[in-house]
Amino acid sequence: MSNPEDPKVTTTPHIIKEEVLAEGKWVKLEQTTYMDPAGNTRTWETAKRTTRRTNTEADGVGIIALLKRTLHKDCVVMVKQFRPPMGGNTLEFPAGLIDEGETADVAALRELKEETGYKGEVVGVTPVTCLDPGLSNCTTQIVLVNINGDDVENINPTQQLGEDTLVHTQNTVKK
Ligand SMILES: Nc1nc(=O)[nH]c2c1ncn2[C@H]1C[C@H](O)[C@@H](COP(=O)(O)OP(=O)(O)O)O1
Repeated sequence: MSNPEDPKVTTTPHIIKEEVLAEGKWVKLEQTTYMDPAGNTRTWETAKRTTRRTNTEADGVGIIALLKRTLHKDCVVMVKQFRPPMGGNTLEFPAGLIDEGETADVAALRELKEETGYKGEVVGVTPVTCLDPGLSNCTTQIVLVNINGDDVENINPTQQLGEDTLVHTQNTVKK
């Protein structure tokens, strides 16, 4: 019989094996077998993107872009788009997947230009963060960007989207 005063046995939790249950072009479902801190072998259902690039820990970037114009309040640039998993429109920070060979900075400026037409300047990048670690290993880096709205390139910004995407840009006044 165990004595309540005995020290609890703890194990360093670790992954034992990962088995693919289903795989599509963009996402796969795995069964993860792992050892929990009490030394029990357990399983977990894990979603992963299939698109993660080599030499990067982050799948994508989220962009907090501040539009700065003379005689205007600063605005945060948001995008509204139909998101199939939500079955409706969402208002989001501009975002996207990191392409092969890209840093988070480069991906952020490319995605901002594609989705909003604005040319920005990176002023900060966060460490890699996980979004929904109970479901997925999906990770992102938040990139802080300033947009000089007085720059001639940013007066009439034009999106550069693929034909399957429609994104509306919305500028929200920063209080
Ligand atoms: N989970 C996904 N299912 C898809 O059917 N297609 C997907 C998924 N995730 C990304 N994509 C496609 C859609 C775009 O054509 C490309 C690139 O997306 P990106 O613009 O980089 O990222 P989002 O802004 O999150 O769409 O990938």
